[in-house]
Amino acid sequence: MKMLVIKCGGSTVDVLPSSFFTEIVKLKSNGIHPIIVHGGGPAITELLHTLDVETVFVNGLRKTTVPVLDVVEMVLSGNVNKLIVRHIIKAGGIALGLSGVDGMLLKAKPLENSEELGLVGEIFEVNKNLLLTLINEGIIPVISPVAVDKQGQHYNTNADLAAAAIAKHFQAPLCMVSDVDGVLLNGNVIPTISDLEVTKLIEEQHITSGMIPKVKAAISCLKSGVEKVGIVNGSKANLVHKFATGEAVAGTTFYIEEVLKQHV
Ligand SMILES: Nc1ncnc2c1ncn2[C@@H]1O[C@H](COP(=O)(O)OP(=O)(O)O)[C@@H](O)[C@H]1O
Ligand SMILES: CC(=O)N[C@@H](CCC(=O)OP(=O)(O)O)C(=O)O
Repeated sequence: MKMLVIKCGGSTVDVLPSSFFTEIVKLKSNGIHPIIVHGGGPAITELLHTLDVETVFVNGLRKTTVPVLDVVEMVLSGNVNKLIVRHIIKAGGIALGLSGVDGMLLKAKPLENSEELGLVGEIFEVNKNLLLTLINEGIIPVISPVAVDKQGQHYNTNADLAAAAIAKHFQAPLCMVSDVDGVLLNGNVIPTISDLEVTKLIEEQHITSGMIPKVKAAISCLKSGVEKVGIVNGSKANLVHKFATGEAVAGTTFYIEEVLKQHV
């Protein structure tokens, strides 16, 4: 079964054109089954600001206290999730919104060595059967990245890393849709970038903030055997469709240089 994990960044969900959702519905009817994972960072930060709660990010991940987690869940699993579901319905598809908590879709444990981040989780298991059941019913799953453990504790997870966990579990390509054309260096898109270049650009602080979890997610997918990972701009037409069908795409795609080196 052909699948495509599409990560919709919070930077772009509010401004995605209706053609974006039509593209997704078209993919499904052409036998490429989309699984949508979405973020919502800016909307969370906005509500926290309204509530007078401080926002702290460490390497692109939000410090998540108990009250912050409540807001994260409210915004992601409520507003943003249902917004995307409604857009897909409007485009003629059947979407079902769920968070990683529902059906224990995303099982998590606390992120290692990150006490300072609080209730941020790392996903170690994906309920594949639940997703397959939905997909086989003609449904497009729309997933909010709040995860859970067996004790019912919930965790905030970065949406890029949640999308990567799902892509790894299905060995499906991952297309990350953002508000930029890809990984930029001095304002220009880097069309293809390796794991080694990514490390260097993070060290040199050319890759910062929200781009850090994105590139880390991309590299970890490739290292786990996922064949294709890319970043495209959501406001530009047809890029997700082109990515899915293997056509040349304006954006950034990733590769592993370490492996190539081993074979030289
Ligand atoms: N080298 C880089 N190339 C592109 N964007 C970068 C880079 N370094 C940092 N960024 C920032 O990362 C942002 C994308 O991450 P983020 O805002 O978390 O997006 P999303 O909501 O799509 O996940 C860009 O808008 C940009 O401000
Ligand atoms: C742990 C962590 O940082 N979680 C993210 C979840 C949302 C997200 O990832 O949204 P974007 O895709 O818009 O960045 C957060 O709280 O902002």
